[in-house]
Amino acid sequence: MGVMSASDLLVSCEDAARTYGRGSGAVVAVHGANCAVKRGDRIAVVGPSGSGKSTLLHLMAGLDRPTAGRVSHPGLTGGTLSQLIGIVFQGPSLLPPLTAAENVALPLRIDGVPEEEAAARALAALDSLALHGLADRLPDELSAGQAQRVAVARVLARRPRLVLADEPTGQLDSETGRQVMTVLLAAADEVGAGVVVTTHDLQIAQELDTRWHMADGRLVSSDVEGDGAQ
Ligand SMILES: Nc1ncnc2c1ncn2[C@@H]1O[C@H](COP(=O)(O)OP(=O)(O)OP(=O)(O)O)[C@@H](O)[C@H]1O
Repeated sequence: MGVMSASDLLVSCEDAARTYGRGSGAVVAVHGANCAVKRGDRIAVVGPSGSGKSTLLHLMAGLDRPTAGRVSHPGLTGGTLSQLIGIVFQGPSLLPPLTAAENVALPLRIDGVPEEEAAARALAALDSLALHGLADRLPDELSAGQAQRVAVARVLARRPRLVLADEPTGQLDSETGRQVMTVLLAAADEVGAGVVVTTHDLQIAQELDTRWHMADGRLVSSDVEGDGAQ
C-alpha cells in the first residue's frame, strides 16, 4: 500500500483502559492497550472468555469510552463514527417484520439515501454476500448462517471504512461460520474496509492476516512483526 498517511489510520488506542465499577469491586476489563488498525488490515482478536476482547472492540467502535488513555479515529472523516464504522454482533439482529432486503435497506434510508438507490444497494450487498434469491425472505425463513450474512450485508451496504465484528460466528456451526467469514472478508475488500473480528474459533482467526492475543485484559502479543499491537 506504500507509505501510510494519517487517513489510513482508522483507529488508534493509546494506553486505552476500561475499568468497570469502583473501589475494591473494580474490574479492569482492558489495561492500557496500545494498538492501531489501518486501512486494509484484517485482524482477529483472540483470547479466553473474559480477557477483554469485546471491551476492546467496543472502545474501538466508540460504543464505550476509555476510563484512561485515548482512542482516536484520525482517518475516519467525512461522516459520523456510526456511519463510518460498521458493527456486526453475535446474535440475531434482524428486524423480524422486514424482509432481508428491507433490513439491509433500512439503515441506508435512515442515512437519507433515496428509496430506489437504497433498494438497489441493498440488493447489491445481498448479492455480494451470496444471498441472491433470499431478498424477499423474512428473518424467520432464513437459517442462522443466512441471517448472519444478511446482518453482514446490512453493515457493508453502508460502505463502512472499518468493520468491527464481535464473535460474528459465535452462534454458527464451524463450517457455516467459516463461510460467513469468507464472504465477510470478500465483501469488506470490495468496499476497502479494515476488519477486526473477535473470535474464540482459532480456525476463523487463521483466515485473518494478523492475530492479537488478549489475556486478563492485556493485549499480550501480535503474531505479525511490526504491526499495530505492542
Ligand atoms: N458491564 C460490565 N460490568 C462489569 N464488568 C464487566 C462488564 N462488561 C464486561 N465486564 C468484565 O470485563 C472483563 C472483560 O469482559 P469482555 O466481555 O470484554 O471479555 P471477552 O474476552 O469479550 O469475553 P467473551 O469471550 O466471554 O465474550 C470480564 O471480567 C467481564 O466480566
